Amino acid sequence: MAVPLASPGCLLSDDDDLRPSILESTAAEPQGGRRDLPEISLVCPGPADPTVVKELVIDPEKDDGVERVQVYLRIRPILKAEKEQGEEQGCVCIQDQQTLVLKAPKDSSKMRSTERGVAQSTHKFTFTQICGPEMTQQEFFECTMKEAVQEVLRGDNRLLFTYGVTNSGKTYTIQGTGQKAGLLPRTLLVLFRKLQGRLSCSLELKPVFCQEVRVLDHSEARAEEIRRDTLLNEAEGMTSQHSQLRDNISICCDSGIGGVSLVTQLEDSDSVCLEADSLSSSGEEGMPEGAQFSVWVSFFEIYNEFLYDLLESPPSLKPRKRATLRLCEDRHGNPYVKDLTWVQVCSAEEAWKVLKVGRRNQSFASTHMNHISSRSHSIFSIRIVHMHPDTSRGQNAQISELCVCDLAGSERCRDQRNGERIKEATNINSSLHTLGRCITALRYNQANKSRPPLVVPFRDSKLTRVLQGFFSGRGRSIMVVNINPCASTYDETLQALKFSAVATQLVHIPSTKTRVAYILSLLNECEQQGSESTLMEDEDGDDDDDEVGDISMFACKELLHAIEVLKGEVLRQRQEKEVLEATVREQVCSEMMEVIKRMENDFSETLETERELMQEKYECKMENLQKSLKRYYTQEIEERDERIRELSEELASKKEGEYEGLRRSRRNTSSRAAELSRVREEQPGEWRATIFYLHSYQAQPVHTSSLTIALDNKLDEGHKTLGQLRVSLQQLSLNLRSGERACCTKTSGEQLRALLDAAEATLAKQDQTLGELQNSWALAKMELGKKTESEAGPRHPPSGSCRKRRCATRESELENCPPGKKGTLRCVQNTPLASPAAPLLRVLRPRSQIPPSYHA
Ligand SMILES: Nc1ncnc2c1ncn2[C@@H]1O[C@H](COP(=O)(O)OP(=O)(O)OP(=O)(O)O)[C@@H](O)[C@H]1O
Repeated sequence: MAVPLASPGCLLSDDDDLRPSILESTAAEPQGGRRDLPEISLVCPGPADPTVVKELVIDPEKDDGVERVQVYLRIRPILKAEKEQGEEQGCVCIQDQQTLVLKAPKDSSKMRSTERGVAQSTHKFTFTQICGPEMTQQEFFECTMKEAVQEVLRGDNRLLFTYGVTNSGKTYTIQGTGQKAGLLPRTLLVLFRKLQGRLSCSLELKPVFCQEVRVLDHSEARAEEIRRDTLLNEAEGMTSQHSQLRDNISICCDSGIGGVSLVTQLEDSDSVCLEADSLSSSGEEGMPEGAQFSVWVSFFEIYNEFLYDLLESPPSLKPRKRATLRLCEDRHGNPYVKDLTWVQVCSAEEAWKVLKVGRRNQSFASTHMNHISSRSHSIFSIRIVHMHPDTSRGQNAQISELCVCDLAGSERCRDQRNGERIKEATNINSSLHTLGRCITALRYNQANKSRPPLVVPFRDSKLTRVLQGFFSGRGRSIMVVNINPCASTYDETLQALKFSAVATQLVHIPSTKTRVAYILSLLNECEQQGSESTLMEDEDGDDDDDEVGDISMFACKELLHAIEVLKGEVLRQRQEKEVLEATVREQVCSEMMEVIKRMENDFSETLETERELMQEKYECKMENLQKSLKRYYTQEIEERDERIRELSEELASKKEGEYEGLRRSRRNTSSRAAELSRVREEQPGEWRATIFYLHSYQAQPVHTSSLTIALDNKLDEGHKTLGQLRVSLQQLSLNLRSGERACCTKTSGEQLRALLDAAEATLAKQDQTLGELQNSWALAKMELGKKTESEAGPRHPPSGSCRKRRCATRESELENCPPGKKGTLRCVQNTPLASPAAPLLRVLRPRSQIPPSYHA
């Protein structure tokens, strides 16, 4: 399946532009959405203004004490053919030595997105240094590699890799062309010039691993010598054979490099003249006194995710299928290419010849972008063995390495028409994509030290696996970003620059150990033997599992011992873990206890506050209740007093009326006596009947005077009862107060309710007594009325009609009374005092029904 053009920022696509407020491009973090690169300033214009610059500014000076990866930008000139095709110019502007501004050309997809309002038309990037089209190869070498060569001679490891879109000038930068030698030939020349007089050409120590040499015996040294001669001879004969390839580069050196004549004319017509000033500097700073050096080179490529040795025997002498190489880890955990050809070279010329042989085997093809396009990532390594004066059989030998990597250019798969080219493009893009992911993950880990680190996907591609050591502390790296200023490749160029923006953020980190290295260090720690380990090379090489390190380099005995040591280590770590776990548990428990205690205190404080608040609230309520009760009962007492006063007045007036009646009856008596004597004389029968009635009436026991006295007594009694009532009310008020106090202290509404119930009962009883009193009073009043009435009438027996009328009235009265309550009870029922003692009940009803004043 075709993979689109690599977006080296790994998770970036044009979709990112759909979120204009988010920093696009390589600033993206690898796990969706985490975009926190504080060093990158962002100007985020509104979608309406596409001309505003989106900035990716990295301050290379501000490195916070750590050394950042150096990223150089090289802009190649527009070629003659491109000018003729009318390539639009002006989309790449160098603002200053470090800042580049990219403006989207008319036909780019960026500009189309900008017009839709979902992307920016202008981008700004900052680099360690920007090298414009006018910069010469010599100037570029001095700016990028000169210092690195010196550091490699001092014993450091360096990686230089070029990155960019296809046809952007990567190979031109590394190797050069025609008269313009690239970084590699210049490096070789400078290197050998600096090693002048210190170079050992003995084939005794061969660098087999990244940091270890192998001591060659005589026969091995002889085999190495033959291999080298074959290669060099092969290079000699290549000039005419492979003149159609563009690697017909010759090195033409002036005399006078450190007094040594190094003029090599490989091809008259197409020679490369290295400027003399690049070779004029001499220096041996940092190189140990008396040390000897031997230089070994290797050249391999990663083509379609397979590793191929470019220095293997000429294809004509070998079967057609090329052998692939395996990647392993050395005892220090650094990945290395197993069985790779390392050739000792004694001069820049020899090294160049080796390179030429390798280039002949390298995969090139013609694409629509570049008629000689690299279809693989090629890696040329120079290892320098430092042999100190006291070196014996490789004991103190040290290796430093300069690795020059010419990456294949990213390209659009859809532009390819050939199936093979599509496959190549897919693999190239995929490995560049992985490189982008690795750099982004490394950047994330460096920027977020407090967070759990991300797994850097070095193992996802061969390219990143090979370069892993340089990103894991084995050495420092220099990145050269090549861009082509043509408008037609604007979108791809932008992606490449976004990737480089993240790379610019990387810092060099100290070396980290891998599993094999860890096992080894354990072995060394335990045994403290310091003895040389026997290296066992697995010559079969059919095991494809290169993910686990090269276990075959350990002897079986060593491995068994390592297992024992590891078992012990596992046990020790488990014990340590248990102790740690117990401590952690204890700490957690004590912390939890503290937390619980704190919570308890907080709760009791809250409870106390709540209680006080409740107390205050209920005190307030009781006060209101007390006030409203007092008001209510005062009013009630006043009303009763008023009623009593009225009753007393009524009684007094009745008494007065009664005396008046008596007086009137006395007056009537004399007139009646006259009438009686007249009736006695005129109607003796009527007289006798009247006498009889009178006698029977006098025989009745009721006397007005005694009735009045009884009424007075009842009234006194009523007054007394009222007095008692008042006392009871006072008592009730006292009870209420004490109830209130009890309520405040014990917060018991039930007690208050009980007290109020008792008070209510007392009041009801007293109301009942009062009712009875009123009844008696009404009864007495009625009796008195009847008496008065009877006294006001004649004391003789009533006439038949009169008797009849009185009886009728009396009967009608009795008929209107309810059964069993005839006569006296009628008044009692009508009296308002006979109703239940409602006021108290009203007051003591549930709170919602209490008088409004209670709520106040
Ligand atoms: N700085 C420069 N000055 C002049 N010409 C250059 C420069 N850089 C590149 N060129 C020319 O541009 C063309 C493409 O360069 P080159 O082959 O190095 O690209 P590339 O990036 O290696 O491409 P690919 O990835 O496809 O291999 C060549 O013809 C080269 O001579």
